[in-house]
Amino acid sequence: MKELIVATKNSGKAAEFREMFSKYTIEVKSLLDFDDPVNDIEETGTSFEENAAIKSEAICSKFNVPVLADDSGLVIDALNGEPGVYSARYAGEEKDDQKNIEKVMAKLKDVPENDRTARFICAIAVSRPDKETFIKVGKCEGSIALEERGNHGFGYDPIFIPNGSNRTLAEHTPEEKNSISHRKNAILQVEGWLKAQS
Ligand SMILES: O=c1nc[nH]c2c1ncn2[C@H]1C[C@H](O)[C@@H](COP(=O)(O)OP(=O)(O)OP(=O)(O)O)O1
Ligand SMILES: [Mg+2]
Repeated sequence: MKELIVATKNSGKAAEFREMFSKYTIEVKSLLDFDDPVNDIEETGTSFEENAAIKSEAICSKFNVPVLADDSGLVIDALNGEPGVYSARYAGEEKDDQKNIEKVMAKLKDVPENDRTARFICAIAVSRPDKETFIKVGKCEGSIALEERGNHGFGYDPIFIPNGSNRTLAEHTPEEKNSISHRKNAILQVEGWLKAQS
């Protein structure tokens, strides 16, 4: 079974990739699986695509093997696209999911249901030694719930309702989320490359 480094320190993302890649017989190794801690990579880009490439290229140069990176976040129309590329550190550098949710909910306090449209975006970058990085973007359209609900998933899942559902993503099983998510939609676009790896 081929091993693929996924350049993330987010355990929620790593679990989703592991599950989605099981059908390709690719074993996922995230940055949380190394004995020597890998330094944090500064996300200095202004877009999800740029940040994904910064992460995949940094880890590919370090280990000289194929690397996939994910930069993702929540884009809320009523907040002019916030938190966007700042999703992880919206309420501070400590990257606290609960504080981030509370900040969003406070800002949307007076925004009615119909105006709470939002989407999750996921940019996946793949870097290989001596080859150009390629990047694909996936989306999941939905809206921000009036209150937080559910225990599954991670990040902003308890406040995001995907279109066509009345449950938050945190009220979806991991299998359900992985069939409709922005991450899945991005992964589908790199499927050809993944199949060739397995
Ligand atoms: O499916 C998702 N369900 C809920 N929330 C999500 C999802 N996908 C991204 N998000 C949120 C979490 C975090 O606040 C930000 C990602 O930030 P992002 O920099 O890409 O990831 P991160 O810093 O957590 O880990 P890393 O950079 O090591 O991959 O968007
Ligand atoms: Mg990050």
